[in-house]
Amino acid sequence: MAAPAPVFDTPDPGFADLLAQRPALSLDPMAGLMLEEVPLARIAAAHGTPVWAYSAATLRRRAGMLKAALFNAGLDASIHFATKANPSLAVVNLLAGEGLGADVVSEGELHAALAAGVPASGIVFSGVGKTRGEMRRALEEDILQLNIESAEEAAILSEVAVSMGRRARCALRVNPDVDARTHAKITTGLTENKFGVPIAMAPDLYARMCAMPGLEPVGIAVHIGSQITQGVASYAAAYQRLGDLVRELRAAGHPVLRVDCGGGLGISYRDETPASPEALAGAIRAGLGGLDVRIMLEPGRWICGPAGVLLAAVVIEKQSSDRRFVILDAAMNELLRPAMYDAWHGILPVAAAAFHAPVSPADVVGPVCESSDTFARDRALPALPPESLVAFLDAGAYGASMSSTYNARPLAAEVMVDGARFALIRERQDHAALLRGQRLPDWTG
Ligand SMILES: Cc1ncc(COP(=O)(O)O)c(C=O)c1O
Ligand SMILES: N[C@@H](CCCC[NH3+])C(=O)O
Repeated sequence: MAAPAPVFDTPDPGFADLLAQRPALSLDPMAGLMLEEVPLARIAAAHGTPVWAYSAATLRRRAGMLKAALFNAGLDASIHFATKANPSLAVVNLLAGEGLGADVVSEGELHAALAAGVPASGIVFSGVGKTRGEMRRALEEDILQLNIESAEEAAILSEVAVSMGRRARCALRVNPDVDARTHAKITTGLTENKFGVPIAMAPDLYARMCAMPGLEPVGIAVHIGSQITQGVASYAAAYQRLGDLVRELRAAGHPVLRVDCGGGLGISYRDETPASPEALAGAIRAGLGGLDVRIMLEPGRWICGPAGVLLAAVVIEKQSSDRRFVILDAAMNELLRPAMYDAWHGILPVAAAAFHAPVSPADVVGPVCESSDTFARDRALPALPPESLVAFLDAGAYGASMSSTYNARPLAAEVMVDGARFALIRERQDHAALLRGQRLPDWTG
């Protein structure tokens, strides 16, 4: 039986509402849907579909808004873009140009952040399962800090650092047991989640870390979840607990120079009303202000989610007994979020005329052989003839970065738009690339 579609208690926003809330997008009566000053149809003509397109102005604007909110709250803070949200070199490079560092969770992301021009001194290495090889690489590069998630990991990092004649700057990630009130699959700050160490264990472990020969503990870290849209109460509770912990650690004579406040600030995909950067900064100041600690932030989605669209072409419309299916050339292997979290993404037609045409409910699906390859159910859409274009909104975070080549579908191209210009920032993968690296043993075939 098909999984039930998520039920919303409000009608879907219409095309005009979706457009009104996305300043990088506009409708030109001739050229159709535009990202900044570039018609999306031009990008599709130049680079084919499916294709991701990112607005440079949106990335700059949102990075600037976050910086200003922290500065205006009087916080001594640095922002480390969570590259898992979008590790594209051009995106990370642009954000590095705005003064952002990086939060990485694998050697691959570390490698990419360095290649994108982020200085090692601006890179934090998070993650619950860093290998010894990853620790070694982080120490060789002399990154800002590694965030430690367990007593076991602290012991291994100390051992690795000693073997290299080094001391590893590290922070202890605590799990504050706070409910971020987000989707169960992306909450991280409850004791049932695998992340961090329970806050009650932190004083003892921090003291032990201070005594380990290979470690230089510099602070504490927290990250309570992603796509947080229910105000800042969960953040505020977590930061209060962190503030108490800082005081307790210092009273015991331990240095605490930095508090990494994590990421997680949500965006409006449908009609969510997430807290503002100012409210987040206020929660940080309430919990940690006046402690003379350097604040770090690890936002991903909030910065790059609204900057991106996924552009796809209709392959065919299919009418079955009681359902209308719009089958696209994009699939769950490009945008996984609907299949994985029942996530809702706005879908706009690209042709100007389609904005005013009559609509009827359609299921928007991809060509992959999985029933979960469904982007939307009963979405009000105009007739979409083969080859007409549609744009998935807010696809700049956890879009391309979660893509796969399932069904031997090459990774899509990526483009960055800046005003009236645009540039290819990742070539579409070709079929030869899919086969590269594979070998036939002489005993098959
Ligand atoms: C440790 C850590 N920091 C930062 C982030 C970025 O989260 P978001 O993209 O929701 O801001 C994540 C992902 O949830 C994370 O696990
Ligand atoms: N990938 C998820 C969020 C997980 C965040 C990573 N810690 C999403 O698309 O919403």
